[in-house]
Amino acid sequence: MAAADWGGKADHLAGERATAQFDVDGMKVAWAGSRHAVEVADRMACLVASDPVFRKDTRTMLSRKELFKDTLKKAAHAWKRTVELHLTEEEANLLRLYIDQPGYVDLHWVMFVPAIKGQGTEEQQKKWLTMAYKFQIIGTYAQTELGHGSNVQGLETTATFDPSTDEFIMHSPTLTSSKWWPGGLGKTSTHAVVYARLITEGKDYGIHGFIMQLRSLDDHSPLPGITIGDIGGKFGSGAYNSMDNGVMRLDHVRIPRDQMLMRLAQVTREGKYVHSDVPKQLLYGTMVYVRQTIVADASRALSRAVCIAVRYGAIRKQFGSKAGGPETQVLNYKTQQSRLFPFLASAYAFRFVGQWLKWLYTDVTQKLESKDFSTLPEAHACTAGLKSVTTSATADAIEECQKLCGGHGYLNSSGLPELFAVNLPACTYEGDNVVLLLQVARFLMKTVSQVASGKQPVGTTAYMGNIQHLMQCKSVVNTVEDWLNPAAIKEVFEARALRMAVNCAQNISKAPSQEEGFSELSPDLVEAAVAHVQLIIVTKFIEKLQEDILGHGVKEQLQKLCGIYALHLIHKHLGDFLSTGCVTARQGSLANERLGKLYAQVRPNAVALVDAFDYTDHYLGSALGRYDGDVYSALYKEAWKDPLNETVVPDGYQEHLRPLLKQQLKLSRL
Ligand SMILES: CCCCCCCCCCCCCCCCCCCCC/C=C/C(=O)SCCNC(=O)CCNC(=O)[C@H](O)C(C)(C)COP(=O)(O)OP(=O)(O)OC[C@H]1O[C@@H](n2cnc3c(N)ncnc32)[C@H](O)[C@@H]1OP(=O)(O)O
Ligand SMILES: Cc1cc2nc3c(=O)[nH]c(=O)nc-3n(C[C@H](O)[C@H](O)[C@H](O)COP(=O)(O)OP(=O)(O)OC[C@H]3O[C@@H](n4cnc5c(N)ncnc54)[C@H](O)[C@@H]3O)c2cc1C
Repeated sequence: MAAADWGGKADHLAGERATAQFDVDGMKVAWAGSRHAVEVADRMACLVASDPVFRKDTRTMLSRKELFKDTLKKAAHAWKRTVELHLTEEEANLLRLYIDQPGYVDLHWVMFVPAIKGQGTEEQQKKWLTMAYKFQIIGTYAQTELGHGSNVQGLETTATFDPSTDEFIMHSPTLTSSKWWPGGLGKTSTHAVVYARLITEGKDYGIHGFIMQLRSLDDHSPLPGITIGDIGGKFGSGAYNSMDNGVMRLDHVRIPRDQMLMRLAQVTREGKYVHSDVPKQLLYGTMVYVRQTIVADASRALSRAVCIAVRYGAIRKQFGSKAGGPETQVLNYKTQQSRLFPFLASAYAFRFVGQWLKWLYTDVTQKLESKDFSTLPEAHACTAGLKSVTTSATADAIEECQKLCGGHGYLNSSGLPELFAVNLPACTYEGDNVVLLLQVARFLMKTVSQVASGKQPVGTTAYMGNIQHLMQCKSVVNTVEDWLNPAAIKEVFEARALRMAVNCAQNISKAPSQEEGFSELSPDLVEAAVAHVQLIIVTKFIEKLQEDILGHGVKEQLQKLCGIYALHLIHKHLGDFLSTGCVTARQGSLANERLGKLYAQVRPNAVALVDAFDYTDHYLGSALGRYDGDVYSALYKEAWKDPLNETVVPDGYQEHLRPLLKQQLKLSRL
């Protein structure tokens, strides 16, 4: 995309771009995944940026009601454009991403439709998806309740089969059984997949999914027996407040039997419960799908924050030579580089692992279709673990990017507060990150015990099969340069992850029971899970570098970023590496020395490396991150848009400020 398309005239960052040692277009392809992906993304980004309906520059100044209405307007317009332009699913998806405003459409496409696809019979899919694909109905995913989110088996809503009418009676028996949180439920959705305890012939068969109509398709009013509303304002201005997360109570609402999603289990006309031959964990399949997409979201959010902080860091100057020479760009401070460049490397690392995870998910889905369920546990562990590690790191990094931008980073016009507020809940939704890491740990403990009984692990745990070597090896690193060797890096990550997992397994075996041991050791188990997930990310980055990567200098830059990603983790988690005996203190300090050299090598390429994310100024939504670097004019201009500046003398002056000032003046004259 040409600079002019980004809205820039003078390029204040031209000097920075001139120092790049690689082909930025080639890097765009590596980042996006293919030349085709770059082209589609560019086209959709420009479509959004050039359409006045998708403006978002005053979003943080809107009231909740105005913001919600604005979201309805944008969603309807996006659908109109999708139909008019005959957009493909890939294009429509990108259109939504660049509109950059959470709304009911997310739940409709990302959870309601996949839940019916994964848990509905062919007949049910035909009926409901036909309407959903045309937006004749709007759906959401109503699982979480006021009293339970993480513990899905603890949900209280009931679906009691009544054979006399061939219906389920959907009911919220307690206050804590009120559905609470589903996006789009509050004010928009006409339908939902509702998760409830199935009761038939007097027996509770646990949680199952049911399709419910919630609102009239004529006037949008809730159907009889259904009480629905919005759960209230959320963290930050703008941000996730565009979404109508909802509360819902059901009072003996009747639905036909065939609205139970029946791929996993059925209830017959007589009320018999019949389980099909697919594993019951497929009930959780929608969550696996969404967790996989969240990893891609995390890399996108992180790359936006890094793009803002790098460009601003190259413009912002503080202090200078004593002789009155030019001031220093803050990006040249080593402390700034050591805080920021690991995030730059993480953005690329998360992007590549996200691409791999998408492949893994597709592979598992194909296997499931042919009734091969063998890779489901690994898919669950990978999606849960990667969702957890990438979203936590991203939320922390966005917050740090705000600090890296100093005071201006705290302004809404920097784009960072909203980016933080929108991405922070990703640590919680689709599974609290700690709860999900404990699922990974459970998978690891099982794998360790299988290895002990001679079974060869596969996939992302294959390294555990090399237990004899990994439990006792010492890192071969002897010089700073040795830390450039991917094999040396991979070995210490494998040894650390395996030793932490084995330590946990050994300690659990000393506890009175497996359950008690797991509970007592849960903080260690979470750390072992993080070590395993970080190994996956490092490994997938290294594997990416073995692919054909085109473009002058592109591979070399990625090698440096891969080194930064891995070595900054060694630096950050040195305690783990030392205590498990994988590296010595000297090797740890050599890693840190190598890291410093890599930062210096990345510095001249930093601005070009964030240009390769290919974001428009509209999408970045930041006065600090503008492509042309014209930061100060933009900040100055943005300030005047604030509603407080609509009048020179503020509202409230006559009632509160004037009397106070007059009174004080009078007193001082006495
Ligand atoms: C052309 C037109 C097209 C137009 C297209 C337009 C496109 C527009 C696209 C829009 C794009 C939008 C982009 C935005 C995207 C972002 C959207 C994000 C929105 C997010 C909204 C949020 C939603 C939610 O939060 S939904 C609620 C989520 N809730 C949770 O995650 C709950 C977490 N808890 C659990 O998952 C479980 O309860 C758990 C796992 C913690 C415990 O379960 P349990 O049953 O009690 O189990 P346990 O005994 O531990 O496990 C039993 C057994 O099962 C295994 N297991 C568990 N989970 C799974 C799983 N998921 N898969 C497989 N196996 C699983 C577990 O390991 C155990 O196994 P064993 O050990 O072998 O027994
Ligand atoms: C913005 C947003 C959108 C959402 N959208 C939807 C939606 O569309 N549909 C829907 O159904 N839900 C939705 N949710 C709900 C979301 O899925 C839950 O909030 C999430 O699963 C966490 O559950 P919880 O709130 O019950 O947390 P809790 O489980 O109550 O967590 C509280 C604390 O307890 C800890 N904890 C809990 N269990 C354990 C354990 N076993 N071991 C150790 N620590 C534990 C957690 O780590 C956390 O620190 C949304 C939530 C948010 C914030």
